[in-house]
Amino acid sequence: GEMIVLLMSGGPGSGKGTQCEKIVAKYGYTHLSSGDLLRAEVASGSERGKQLQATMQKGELVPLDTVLEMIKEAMIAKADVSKGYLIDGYPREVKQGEEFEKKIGAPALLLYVDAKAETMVKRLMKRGETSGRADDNEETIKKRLDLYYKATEPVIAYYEKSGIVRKVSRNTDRNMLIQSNITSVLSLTP
Ligand SMILES: Nc1nc2c(ncn2[C@@H]2O[C@H](COP(=O)(O)OP(=O)(O)OP(=O)(O)O)[C@@H](O)[C@H]2O)c(=O)[nH]1
Ligand SMILES: O=c1ccn([C@@H]2O[C@H](COP(=O)(O)OP(=O)(O)O)[C@@H](O)[C@H]2O)c(=O)[nH]1
Ligand SMILES: [Mg+2]
Repeated sequence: GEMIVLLMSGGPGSGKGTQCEKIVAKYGYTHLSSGDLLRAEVASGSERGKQLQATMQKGELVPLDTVLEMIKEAMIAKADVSKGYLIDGYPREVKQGEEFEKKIGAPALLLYVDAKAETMVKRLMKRGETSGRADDNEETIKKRLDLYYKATEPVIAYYEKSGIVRKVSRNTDRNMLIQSNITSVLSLTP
């Protein structure tokens, strides 16, 4: 049947990756972080990687077609072994969501992690001490936060319209909430 696609959204340093690890451990979905795919391309030293590095260093969005193509390729590469996909960090703006639906398909749920700005900044500054990420520095973190509020938060409102948004918030038992979310997805599929 149709392959389940879950989207994980949230600000920079909100804990998207951390929550995805929990969901993968519990449900075995294929975790595809667009940020990680981009960083792998940068690490490959390719010409395309050099362009991406320049954009990511500034905390700006890379070209839609590039990141969507990379996600699609990664999904196809895992299609025969995947139980469903958990796409982490994409879409970053509504247009990207529309393109995803056209080129790949409609997501079953959008999970999002809500965290305060100062919590995200504090975490990323701390992570920056060991992550080696070119974008974990005060100036770029600020840019990423601004971009999140301006371009990515509207993505949540966009999916609210189809009633598929589930918030992973701090004050509820995260695993229980995720469990209820995932079981609701499973009950959705035939
Ligand atoms: N104290 C605390 N730290 C957390 C929590 N979730 C994530 N972190 C830490 O916060 C930092 C950011 O977490 P990530 O899961 O990398 O966040 P992310 O949203 O994937 O970050 P980006 O990929 O930069 O968007 C990491 O150092 C995590 O260890 C949490 O619930 N509590
Ligand atoms: O779909 C995506 C995902 C990531 N990025 C770029 O990759 C960086 C790291 O993304 P990630 O999700 O790892 O971190 P976040 O931006 O959420 O802190 C972002 O700041 C953007 O510059 C992008 O342009 N489009
Ligand atoms: Mg991440």
